[in-house]
Amino acid sequence: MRLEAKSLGWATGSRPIVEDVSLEVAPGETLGLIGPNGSGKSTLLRLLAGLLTRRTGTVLLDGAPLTTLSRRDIAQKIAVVEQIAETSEALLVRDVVELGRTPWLSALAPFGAQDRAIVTDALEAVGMAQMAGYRWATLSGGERQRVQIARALAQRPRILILDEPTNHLDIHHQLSLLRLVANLPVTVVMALHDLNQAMGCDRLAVMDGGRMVACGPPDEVLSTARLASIFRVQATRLRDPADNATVFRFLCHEV
Ligand SMILES: Nc1ncnc2c1ncn2[C@@H]1O[C@H](COP(=O)(O)OP(=O)(O)OP(=O)(O)O)[C@@H](O)[C@H]1O
Repeated sequence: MRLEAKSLGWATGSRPIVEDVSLEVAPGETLGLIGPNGSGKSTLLRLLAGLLTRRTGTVLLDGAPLTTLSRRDIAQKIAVVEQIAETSEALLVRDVVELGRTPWLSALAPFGAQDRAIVTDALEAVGMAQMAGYRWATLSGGERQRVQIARALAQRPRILILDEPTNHLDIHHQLSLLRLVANLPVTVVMALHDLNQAMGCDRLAVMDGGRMVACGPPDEVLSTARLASIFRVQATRLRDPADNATVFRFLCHEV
């Protein structure tokens, strides 16, 4: 599904947080959103998902304005994993993932065998099937993150919006999550802080001070000049002899 933003903006009082952002994400594409702390990434993701009402501009799903769709329509199309997930502490892991099926249920289509199978698949995809019966309240930060990803997968969305999905995850689970996401047949927009991991996205959009200052292929966007001006680091490009991939080493000379 194609996701478009046109001149999107949001402000708190008179302080602009996201200003005049236009972008287009093609069906099946993975767009990485990068930028320094406080540059507006989470706010932009919330605007794209319709969780925050934009001050200016439009969000379009396959050409249809988000504002013309019901909450249920949107939830059947877009799944979101935010940085901080609010979930009732009393729930079991499986219950949390079952919440992902909510947009698809109705009086005529109650939770059934197919929903159960989708939930089991989602738990397996993130390696949490063994912990399905655990209480959410007892999980570690990384386990909670994987359960929230499973909840989003169980939603069977066409667009996946992820805010720092590798947060809290150990390196194995970071890489397996990024591979899982890359192989999903859905459109993905995700905020990432690890710029080496961001290199695996199809394209990168760079936020700075609420504005999108660059968007394009990772190799072009992550120039050493931009890494110096936006991220305030000195970057050295290295080549991994195993597959010729670009790897960055970063140095920071200021506080
Ligand atoms: N509801 C709000 N009210 C007031 N200020 C807000 C609100 N939401 C965001 N901001 C401010 O907007 C700026 C951008 O926040 P946002 O969370 O979008 O940045 P970010 O790029 O995701 O940051 P990080 O990398 O630290 O997660 C921050 O300065 C933040 O304090």
